[in-house]
Amino acid sequence: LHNCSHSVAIIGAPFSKGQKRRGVEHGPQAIRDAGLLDRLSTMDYPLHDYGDLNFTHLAKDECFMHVPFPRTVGLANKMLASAVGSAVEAGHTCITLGGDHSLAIGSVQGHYKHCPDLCLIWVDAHADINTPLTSPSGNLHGQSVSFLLKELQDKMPEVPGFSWLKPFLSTSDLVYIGLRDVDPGEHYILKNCGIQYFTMRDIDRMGIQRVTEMSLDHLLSRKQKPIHLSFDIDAFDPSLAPATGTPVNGGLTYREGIYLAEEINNTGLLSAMDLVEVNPTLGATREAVEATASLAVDVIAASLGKTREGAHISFDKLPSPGT
Ligand SMILES: N[C@@H](CSCCS(N)(=O)=O)C(=O)O
Ligand SMILES: [Mn+2]
Ligand SMILES: [Mn+2]
Repeated sequence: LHNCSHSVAIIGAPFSKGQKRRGVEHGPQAIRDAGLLDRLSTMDYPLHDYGDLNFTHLAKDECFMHVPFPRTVGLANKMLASAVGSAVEAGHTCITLGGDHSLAIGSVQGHYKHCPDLCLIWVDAHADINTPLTSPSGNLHGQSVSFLLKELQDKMPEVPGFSWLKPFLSTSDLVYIGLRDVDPGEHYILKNCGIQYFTMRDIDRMGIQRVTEMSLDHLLSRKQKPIHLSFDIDAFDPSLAPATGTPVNGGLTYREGIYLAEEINNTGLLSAMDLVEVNPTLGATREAVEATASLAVDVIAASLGKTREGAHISFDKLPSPGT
């Protein structure tokens, strides 16, 4: 059953323990302050704002190897999975506002529970596919995808806090767009698992239209599947999205990012989306923070059907003149 309904749920996931910098937990509020709800309400959707989840920070949560806060991250994702699952089950297209990218573990799993044939589009400067054994930082926001993939399970240790999660995604149902900062361990996994990915070099060579077309063809040509779009704001060039934790030069232009979102909307298959890594404390100026948060609103709106050409309702629905 495709959950590509036209009602939208918003879930705030003020979460930061997948990495070490403070402030990304204020991402959801920054995106709301940039006018998300007003923008979406002009799009004639029934909107269900679930508010922000209240995550528990576990006092006793020793590192696992060099991985900080494993139990806190695991519990937060278990909670988020439940919230996303409820929203999807209620028939909404579910938008999760981050928060760091470790929250995609819960968001994708919650979506999968009700859409077991989902496919995943990961738009990011980074692959976020380190395992605890390959991660240079230990940060779980750089390991999210490795917790989801069935083919990686013999490479994954049992991480405390994640016993609730059984890996469910096939590598063939995953595509990356925007990669430009991939660790050696991640590169080995991408190649060894035959994962389809398009780097910024691919976009330079083929252009965003061809990359988008090849990505959607790779995922959907055999079977139309609900799409989970996990969009890291750092996929954009840092000149457009400076308020984020791991900026990398040479990112998506505004037009490339919006075009990609428009094409994903045009499939009619978008079923859930994450917009993550907006960190309002990292912008050098208020304008930098607002530009980053406003860009997040634009990407979400474009993913949900806002077009650059505009739209109109059929004239017979307009109030007759003089009423
Ligand atoms: N690859 C690095 C950086 S991961 C950056 C995570 S994110 N969510 O893309 O900002 C690591 O694993 O620590
Ligand atoms: Mn990421
Ligand atoms: Mn990233």
